[in-house]
Amino acid sequence: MNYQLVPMDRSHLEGIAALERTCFSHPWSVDMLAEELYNETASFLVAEGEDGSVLGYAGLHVVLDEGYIDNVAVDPAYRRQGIADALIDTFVRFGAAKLAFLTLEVRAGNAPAIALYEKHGFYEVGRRKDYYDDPKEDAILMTREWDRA
Ligand SMILES: CC(=O)SCCNC(=O)CCNC(=O)[C@H](O)C(C)(C)COP(=O)(O)OP(=O)(O)OC[C@H]1O[C@@H](n2cnc3c(N)ncnc32)[C@H](O)[C@@H]1OP(=O)(O)O
Repeated sequence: MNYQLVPMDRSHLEGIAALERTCFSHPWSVDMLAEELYNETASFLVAEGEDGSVLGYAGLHVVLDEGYIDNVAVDPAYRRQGIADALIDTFVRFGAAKLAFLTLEVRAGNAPAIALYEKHGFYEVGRRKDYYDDPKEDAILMTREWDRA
């Protein structure tokens, strides 16, 4: 499986929206994703297959020295092949160079995603009770910090 990590552009929007519908109960729409193309705080990365298809993607928003990872998703047919590793590693390397910390929220029962984030140095700093619905579930707040002192 060959892929490259590229910045999200218009050609990816339908593919990402389809992936969102596959992965999440409240999927981002094409219009929501398109807004991010004009959002100066947003960096959305796509794992693009050789034919231009979307194999996975991840979105980061940066405000001052804080980065917030919004979305990470990989096509079920391409999971366990290191795509999420590559996406998160890119954000962590960016964070190491530019940020004080990265944060994200994840469903408390999402063991694969929690393992992914722990592998990249994130740890739990809090819990938001019943944060998600469909189905109702707590969010775990995770962070990854760099000492800028
Ligand atoms: C901030 C948020 O967006 S939270 C929501 C995260 N997204 C989702 O839950 C959407 C549905 N799930 C997915 O899209 C995928 O399963 C993801 C994004 C969680 C993982 O994507 P993949 O490309 O399969 O992960 P990848 O192959 O890069 O694995 C990296 C690490 O993640 C962890 N991991 C991934 N899948 C699993 C799994 N099924 N079980 C346990 N650990 C897992 C492991 O630590 C793995 O490292 P290892 O291979 O050395 O063991």
